[in-house]
Amino acid sequence: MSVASPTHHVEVTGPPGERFEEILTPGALDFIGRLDAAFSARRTALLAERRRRALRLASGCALDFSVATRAVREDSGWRVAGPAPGLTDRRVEITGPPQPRMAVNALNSGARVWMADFEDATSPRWENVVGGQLTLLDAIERRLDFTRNGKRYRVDERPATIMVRPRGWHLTEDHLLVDGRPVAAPLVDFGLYFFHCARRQTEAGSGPYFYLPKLENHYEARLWNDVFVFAQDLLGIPRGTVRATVLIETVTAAFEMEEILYELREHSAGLNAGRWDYLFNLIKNFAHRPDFVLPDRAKVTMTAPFLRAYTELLVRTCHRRGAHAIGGMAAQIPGGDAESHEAALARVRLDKEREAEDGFDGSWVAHPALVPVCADTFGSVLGERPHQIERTRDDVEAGAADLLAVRRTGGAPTPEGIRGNIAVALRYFDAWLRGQGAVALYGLMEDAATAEIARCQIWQWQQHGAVSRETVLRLLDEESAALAKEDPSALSAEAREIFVRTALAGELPGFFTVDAYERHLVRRVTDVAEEAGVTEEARVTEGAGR
Ligand SMILES: CC(=O)SCCNC(=O)CCNC(=O)[C@H](O)C(C)(C)COP(=O)(O)OP(=O)(O)OC[C@H]1O[C@@H](n2cnc3c(N)ncnc32)[C@H](O)[C@@H]1OP(=O)(O)O
Ligand SMILES: O=CC(=O)O
Ligand SMILES: [Mg+2]
Repeated sequence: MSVASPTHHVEVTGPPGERFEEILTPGALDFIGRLDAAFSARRTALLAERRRRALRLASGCALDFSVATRAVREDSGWRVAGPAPGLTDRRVEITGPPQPRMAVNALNSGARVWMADFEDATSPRWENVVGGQLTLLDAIERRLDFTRNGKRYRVDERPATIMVRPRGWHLTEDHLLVDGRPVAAPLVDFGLYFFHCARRQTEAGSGPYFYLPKLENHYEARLWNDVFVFAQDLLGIPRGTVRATVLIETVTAAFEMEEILYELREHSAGLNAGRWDYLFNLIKNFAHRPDFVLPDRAKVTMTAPFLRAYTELLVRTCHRRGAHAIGGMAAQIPGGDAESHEAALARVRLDKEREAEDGFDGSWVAHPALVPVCADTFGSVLGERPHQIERTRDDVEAGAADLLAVRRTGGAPTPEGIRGNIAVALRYFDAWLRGQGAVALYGLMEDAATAEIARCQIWQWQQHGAVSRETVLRLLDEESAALAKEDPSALSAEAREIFVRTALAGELPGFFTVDAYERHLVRRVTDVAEEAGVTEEARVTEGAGR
């Protein structure tokens, strides 16, 4: 399918699927084309700036709060917009990929918000991208009503408020081309949802609400703000209707929280402490520095001083500006025998207690069985209040040195930690290749962010002599063999390839998702032709004739 307008040509190259035409309508494709025409050049420039900044950090430049934006930080006269309908009380938010069963379970879970995730929890296969949009549309239209394995799935009368997390600026959607170029994935995820659901959501007393992942600076927040203004104007929706919570999950963004809120102030719905990507980003940015070598993943907890500085500064910044501060994801998930189930609940409770006491207004959970834990914990601090924004945390003093005090988190990686990272990354890559973006592994929720930590730590440890390449390769072979034995349908060879390319390369690749998407998930012209029974020879001949 393709849509031509005077300014652009939009083409869908992804395979067709059931009801995809309800999402990929000519109007929606034209809308994506307009977003692309307005913003793709700025995105490209900002990605180039990301690379320059990363090089500066790698070459030893200091990271600090910017002098250029001091006025924004020191001006106590501005605040973000007040909470939008459905976003006042956010004491518990559940996250997950937008699949029909998960959607119903999340919407009915008792959480105040469902964060429908196209980022860390979704493998960006084309069917997940379009299928996810169908799920959202069906949820909003109250059409999710089906029975599976004898269980009835139907959205309750008072479901959670929906917030959608589009993919980050680093990703492209290669199954949607504008003038022959892949479109920025965030514009696709945002654009399709906004086009189909913004008005419906507003008329239903909610709104088009978003979570914005992996921002690295306030210029990227400004880009999002401009996207919102453009999209609202184009569809005749009042400015300020869109609301967005920005995940502070890169170390450079932690130095620009005030500036990010300021850029989005008309559309802001606060900040979230995206702890797993934050750790990944910290490892990635300082991968060459011996004083930034972290111990086993399991030993890096949110009580580490450098992580505490980041979360407390987030609360202080948000509350000073009248914004919600939302906590992060505890990775433990319920299940297994009674003892491990209770242990997981206890770990999550401790995490949420600390967040609530530190001043967060709510937090994330990964599983419906964790909703009561989080709701009770925040409930006992909030009582009847919907949030604790009035608690300004003026006592917090977190400077650059505190945010970067990684060396206080000592300890060398252990053999279990090294094997654990390899086992998790490999199994996660296999799941991701097969279309599942979040999985339960060894009692923990693993997604793109946690898998990034696993493969980056292996790179970092190898770089700093904590483990040899030979040992990693031997363990990788053992784990690949174990995976193939556990599950003969696993794509262990492809998963192993991704691991070798992203954890053992000479230079550390920025995101495994960029590399693996391009090599493994994109449906190429050759695949389409082969499925249609067109031979390579015929395809080349046909192409040459045009
Ligand atoms: C770093 C970050 O970005 S964190 C945010 C991104 N990550 C996520 O959102 C992960 C969210 N969590 C999940 O995807 C899942 O909980 C997993 C994959 C970890 C585990 O899922 P499962 O193996 O299905 O767990 P389990 O078997 O215990 O599920 C029991 C029931 O709960 C449902 N369930 C589990 N997690 C969720 C969820 N997050 N939302 C809604 N329903 C859920 C399952 O669908 C299942 O119900 P069903 O039988 O009706 O389908
Ligand atoms: O997106 C959340 C994170 O922790 O990463
Ligand atoms: Mg993240």
